[in-house]
Amino acid sequence: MLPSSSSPEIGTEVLKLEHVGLVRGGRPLLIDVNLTVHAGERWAVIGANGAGKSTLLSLCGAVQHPTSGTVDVLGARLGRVEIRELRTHIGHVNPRHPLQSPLPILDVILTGLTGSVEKMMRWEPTAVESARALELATLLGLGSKLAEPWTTLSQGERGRTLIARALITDPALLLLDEPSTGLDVAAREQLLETVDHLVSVRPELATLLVTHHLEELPSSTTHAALVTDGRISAQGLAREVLTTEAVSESFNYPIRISEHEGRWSARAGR
Ligand SMILES: Nc1ncnc2c1ncn2[C@@H]1O[C@H](COP(=O)(O)OP(=O)(O)OP(=O)(O)O)[C@@H](O)[C@H]1O
Repeated sequence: MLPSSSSPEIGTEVLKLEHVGLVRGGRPLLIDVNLTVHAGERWAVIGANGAGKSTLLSLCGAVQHPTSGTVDVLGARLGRVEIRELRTHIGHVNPRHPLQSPLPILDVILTGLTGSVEKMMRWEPTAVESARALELATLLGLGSKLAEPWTTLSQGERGRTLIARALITDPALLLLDEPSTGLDVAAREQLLETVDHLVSVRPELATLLVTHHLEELPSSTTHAALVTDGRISAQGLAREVLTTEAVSESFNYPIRISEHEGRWSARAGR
């Protein structure tokens, strides 16, 4: 079954991984991963370098299949559905977006509709699609930069353009892989405000955000999963998971965690 509506009601299961394993090159990258995400939940995925966070996100984004176990995305089981169609219901923001040409911001956003990196030859958006791209550019604070080419955009502008691109199909699930990479503190804060604003206008949207830094979590974060050596070592409500003990164990290093008004910080715990 493919999703019939891209806006499931709050509380509906949008993602379910059961006993998922992924092996590449004879090496287990994910081991017995179980994770359920409901519409309206904002998940943080935290873990050390090489723990398996991006690999986990690639399964959630129907980019690759598990070696064992089952992955259900928006009610569709990977391996049983046309994944290109499924991907149009998922917004996936990848900081390594491979665009090389000077496409203007609006055209970059519109490539989300064709699922391509470059503008597809002979493809033209409808008036409604162009208007939606403009609306999203404005929502993401890019209204004054619409004609700017991708090649001269700052990292922050690129990040916001990619979020708008991911949203143009009105996805039910938004995957953000290290969206703050390379941003200065002001650009990072603007991006986090944008994510918070986004979820206030689309409360049913489910998000999974991968980050190395707890300071980069938006205050709208509700849940967290700690990825440790290919396993999910803790998951649940962010306040119950992002504890000094659990994070120190996951990173195998003493880290003191604190939280103030929904924002997190981490310091060496010695
Ligand atoms: N196709 C592949 N074949 C073999 N190993 C792979 C493949 N893809 C990823 N890996 C390995 O899997 C491990 C997990 O990678 P992944 O990118 O998911 O980690 P991560 O938690 O996102 O790391 P980082 O924080 O450094 O970005 C890494 O050791 C990586 O080298």
